[in-house]
Amino acid sequence: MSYSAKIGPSILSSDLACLGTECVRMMECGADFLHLDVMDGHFVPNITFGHPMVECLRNCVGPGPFFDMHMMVSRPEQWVKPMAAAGANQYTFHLEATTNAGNLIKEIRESGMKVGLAIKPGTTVEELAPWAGQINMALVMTVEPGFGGQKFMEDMMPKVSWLRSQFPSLDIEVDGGVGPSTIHKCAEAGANMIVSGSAVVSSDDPRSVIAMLRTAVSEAIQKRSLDR
Ligand SMILES: O=C(CO)[C@@H](O)[C@H](O)COP(=O)(O)O
Ligand SMILES: [Fe+2]
Repeated sequence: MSYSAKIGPSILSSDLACLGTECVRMMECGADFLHLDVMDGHFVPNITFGHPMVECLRNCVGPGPFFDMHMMVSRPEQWVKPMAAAGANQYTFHLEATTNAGNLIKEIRESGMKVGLAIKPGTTVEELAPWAGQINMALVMTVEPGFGGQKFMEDMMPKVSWLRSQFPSLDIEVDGGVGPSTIHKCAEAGANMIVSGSAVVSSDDPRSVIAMLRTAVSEAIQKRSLDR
């Protein structure tokens, strides 16, 4: 087993006028990575920001923090090079948004970024499986993408369990409604990269929430390795 627990706050729920300081604050509170939600108003019914903002955030936080780009956009091919140039580390596109996932995976890799592949709640995990050997991370959405603060969809957990059983070393991310009350379901199913927006960002004590989420996932990983 070569994966570990990693907690990445989604800054979508923070004060958008203060994104730079919010990113710094999250890293100081123990975040392992930063999850940056890009929405184009077309793939999802909401708009956030694009690569110019990512470049500013990179300048603000310095070279260290890992930027996990969640690209909720209709033409993910269009933003690979701009995002790489802006300082993104991982480019996570939606399987539903492309007709040529193989080529896109190649382009992302050639641009020097890691590859993430996301599926919406209505997409089966079997559709993702053919690409699993070529990607760094699979993202199982636990809400319909588009907005922070939605209710966690527990019925997505069989997708996570199946992926973990088939791909024991793959980074598996969950995103949407994940926090202290839902983390155990995610951890038991086998998720190791945890995106948490409102539960972390809106907390009075983000450091404790991040630590709690990491402990839950680390304990599940340890249990899984003892059970093998
Ligand atoms: O991608 C998305 C929503 O589309 C997420 O990253 C959310 O922004 C996470 O926020 P919470 O559901 O944890 O509040
Ligand atoms: Fe996201």
